[in-house]
Amino acid sequence: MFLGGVVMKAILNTYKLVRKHAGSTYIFILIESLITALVSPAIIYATAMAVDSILNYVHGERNLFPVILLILLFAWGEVSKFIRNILDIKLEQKLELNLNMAVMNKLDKISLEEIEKSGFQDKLNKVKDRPHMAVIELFNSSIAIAAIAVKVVGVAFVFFTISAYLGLAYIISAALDVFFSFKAVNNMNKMFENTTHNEREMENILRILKDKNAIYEIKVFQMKSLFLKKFKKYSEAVFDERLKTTIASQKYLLLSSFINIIWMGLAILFVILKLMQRAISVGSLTAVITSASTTLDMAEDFVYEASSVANSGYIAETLLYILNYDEKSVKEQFNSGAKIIFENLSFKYPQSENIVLDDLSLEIDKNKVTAIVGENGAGKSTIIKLIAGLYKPSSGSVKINGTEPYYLSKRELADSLAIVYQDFQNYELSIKDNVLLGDEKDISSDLSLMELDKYDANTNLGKLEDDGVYLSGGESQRLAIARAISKSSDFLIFDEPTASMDPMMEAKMYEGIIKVLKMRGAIIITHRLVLSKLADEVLVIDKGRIIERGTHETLMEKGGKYAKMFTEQAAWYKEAKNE
Ligand SMILES: Nc1ncnc2c1ncn2[C@@H]1O[C@H](COP(=O)(O)OP(=O)(O)OP(=O)(O)O)[C@@H](O)[C@H]1O
Repeated sequence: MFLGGVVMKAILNTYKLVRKHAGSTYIFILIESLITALVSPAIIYATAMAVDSILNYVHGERNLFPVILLILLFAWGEVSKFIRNILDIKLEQKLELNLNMAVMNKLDKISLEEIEKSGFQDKLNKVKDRPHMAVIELFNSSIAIAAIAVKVVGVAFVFFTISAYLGLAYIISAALDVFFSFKAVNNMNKMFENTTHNEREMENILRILKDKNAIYEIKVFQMKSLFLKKFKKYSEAVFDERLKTTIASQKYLLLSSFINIIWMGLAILFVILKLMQRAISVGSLTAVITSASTTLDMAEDFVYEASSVANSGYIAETLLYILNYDEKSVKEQFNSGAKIIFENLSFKYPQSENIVLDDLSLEIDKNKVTAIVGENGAGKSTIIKLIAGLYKPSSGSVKINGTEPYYLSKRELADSLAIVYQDFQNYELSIKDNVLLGDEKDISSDLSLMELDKYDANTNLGKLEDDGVYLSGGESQRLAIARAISKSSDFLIFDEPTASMDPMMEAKMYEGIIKVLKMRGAIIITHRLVLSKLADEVLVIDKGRIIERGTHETLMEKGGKYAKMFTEQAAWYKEAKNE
């Protein structure tokens, strides 16, 4: 199909998007493009008239209006370039801001479960970090194609005024030109559709190779050659595909150029014969010869713009898919009272058959500290992800204060939970901004609680600023915890954020904040069982089930799995201390 349904749909939707976000600039660009498109055939027509008027001038007939018109038309060419440059900057400014914001807002609303699906990842990867560029490219290229169509009609009209045969031959050669160019472009389209998987793998490796944290491990474990080998494999696959498609496209482009050259030769021969019969004027001969190169340029422009439409069309379509993605509706009612309740909840990750949580029922009250312990892979972090509404349960339910977190608004969720994950982030902003994330209040008590008061709240992290500091691993964790504590949420949840602190430091840190935790309600995931002594209740998770629950003392008395794990850990620490 002409350009392909997907791309045509993308063009129409892109126009709507540009009209919405760029308003008057959009209208001005359309007007400027239309005038510029009409100027091309007008120049051919004016050239014929100007040459004849100059010849007539020599013979005494003094009418220089066609010459002045020709000069004005050429002048418009220069003025329009200037106007268009300004309009393009305005267009980019408006779309860059508005579209990036729209994408960020959308991603914020779509659940992690959806975003993690590989299809969605492919789409995100395709849009990359400059989504507005594809929209601008598609908008400009589709306008350019429309302008070429206007030019073709205009030029055909001029040729018809010289001779019907000439006009007809031009239309036929232009139609063949369009046909073969589209064949070429359709081949390119297929390539853009097919290479996403390999491209995604390439992007991933590049990301790893540039990741500040990965660089250390890559050096230590000499992993560079592994990644480069993989990169080479995917890169070869991508470029093989590109080369094959390009060669397949080129044969059509060659045919298209060949038709153009034949058309030019025949047209010039035709007008020379007509001139010899004195059936046309010298002006018409000049117009045909000058227009020959215009026709070739138009064919080249057309192929260029059409392949750019094909490329950006798929990216813009992907962007539109993301922007129009239906993020599940959010129920606004929210009951107060502070409890997290799991009822017969079972869970498998999307695209996985492994049952991670198995018929889990539990109740976590506010104003108490709950520790969740268990071996690696038992399902502890998954419990937190379900509380946070990042995934929907496969069956059963989890409710925070009576409502499934999946349906809570962002505001309600933030009021209910403050979570510090294992792989928490601190940002190259000031300490204050890292804690408050844009809010304004005094954080000195939070900083002193987390023993970070040796730093001024305005100290910048990282080296974006000359006075910036790097925090140690432990300080970084304490800063992430200060961020959670400074929020006035019902529950504080710690998914092992203190794993890189030494055990003494970790215990001291929790002892320092235990009062705050008890006042708020806290869930702590930990492998260091000594911490569970601080908790009001300990939940022992094994293979997605609660196998024991109670206080540290009751669990020790029971002599079950918890007691065994605790005794083993205690013995290990004792031995380590004695060595
Ligand atoms: N995004 C995911 N997709 C598929 N499976 C996952 C995903 N995240 C975790 N899993 C699997 O779910 C199981 C439970 O993982 P979870 O991270 O909840 O364990 P955990 O008890 O927190 O372990 P650890 O103590 O090692 O952090 C594991 O088998 C893990 O491989």
